[in-house]
Amino acid sequence: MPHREEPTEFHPDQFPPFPDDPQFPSVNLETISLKALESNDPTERERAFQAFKGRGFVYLELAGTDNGDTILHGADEVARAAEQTFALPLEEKLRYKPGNRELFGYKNVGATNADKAGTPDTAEFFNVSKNDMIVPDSEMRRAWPSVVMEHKPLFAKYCRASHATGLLIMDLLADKLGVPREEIRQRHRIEDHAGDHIRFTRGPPRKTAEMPEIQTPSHTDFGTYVACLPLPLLNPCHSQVCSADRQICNSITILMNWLGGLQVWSTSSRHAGPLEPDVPGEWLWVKPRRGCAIVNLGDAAVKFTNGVLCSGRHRVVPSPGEQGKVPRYSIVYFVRPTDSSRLKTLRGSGIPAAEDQDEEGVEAKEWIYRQAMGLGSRHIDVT
Ligand SMILES: O=C(O)CCC(=O)C(=O)O
Ligand SMILES: [Fe+2]
Repeated sequence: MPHREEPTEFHPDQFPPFPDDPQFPSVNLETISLKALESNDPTERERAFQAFKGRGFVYLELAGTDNGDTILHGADEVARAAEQTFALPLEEKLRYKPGNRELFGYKNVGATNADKAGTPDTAEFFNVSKNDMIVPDSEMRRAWPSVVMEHKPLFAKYCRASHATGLLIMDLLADKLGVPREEIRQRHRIEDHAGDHIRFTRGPPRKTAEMPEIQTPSHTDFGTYVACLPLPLLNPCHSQVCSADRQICNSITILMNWLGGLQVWSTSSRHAGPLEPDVPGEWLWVKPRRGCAIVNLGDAAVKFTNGVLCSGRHRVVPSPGEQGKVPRYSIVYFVRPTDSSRLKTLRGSGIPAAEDQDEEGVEAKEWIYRQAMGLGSRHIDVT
């Protein structure tokens, strides 16, 4: 059992509410019931499909299913473990910096650029690998702090529930697009090595009312490759990426947060790479909702579907109003294509033909790494 002190800053029951104030305009996301998806409810499946084609973000109501309950209750426990992890001395955390072309481990405050001017970000992350959490200790590929090891069963359970939930959603998207489910499932087998991880994030309290600081810069969730094709603009979300070095990679993201701070760009776009939005619009707040995860597609979903599905642009800023007085935690699970799977446009009746369908595709691991580098990471050893 953990033997560290009780958490002192993650106490969601005491967090102030999201301010009800027009100066914080929020986005209206569809709420999808996980229970209804698990029962194959046709209306709910269709609503989810439309939302993932449109903005690419939904609220997912979790209660009432085993996986949903695991995520809902597990996220609080994971956040308490995250607090203990971040409470370690910086020197110790820095021992877990990613290296050797890996993205797992600790990202310190200021390790990435928040904008083109090179302003440093203000959040710290710890990325805990799914594969290491679900295998016996002897098969783990990395060393982890003892606080992570103490919570390994919790993390393993959380990974399995999140991964299964992501695949359930990907099954419905495959059905709607006329893609055999196995095409997606074989690229996301839980036992196969992948960049999947639980990310703990801690953002510091807001410093001033106007504070322009950025905790996590504008991005789409990479993890699955976006082709470098001049794609037809079938969907406002979709755009072309024509350099082989600018691929994309993350399939689906399951996010739990308790305080405002997440913002989505009001206009759908999916240009990979630039830190700043490249279509006119504004940042809209995503209000956290008790009992719901925020689920969004990543760039791999765009790649697989030749732009039919949307990977929404988002960022994290300090929480608004009174909420900004406390540190902000979020717990994210990223479902990613397995390292050796090939990223290319899939064949399906709902997917427009693409030039890469007959090609072998890019290896997911390489694609994710390149994408992370493109985001301005300054901490990863490229060699
Ligand atoms: O902290 C959040 O609410 C979102 C985090 C996020 O977008 C990410 O880690 O990719
Ligand atoms: Fe994200």
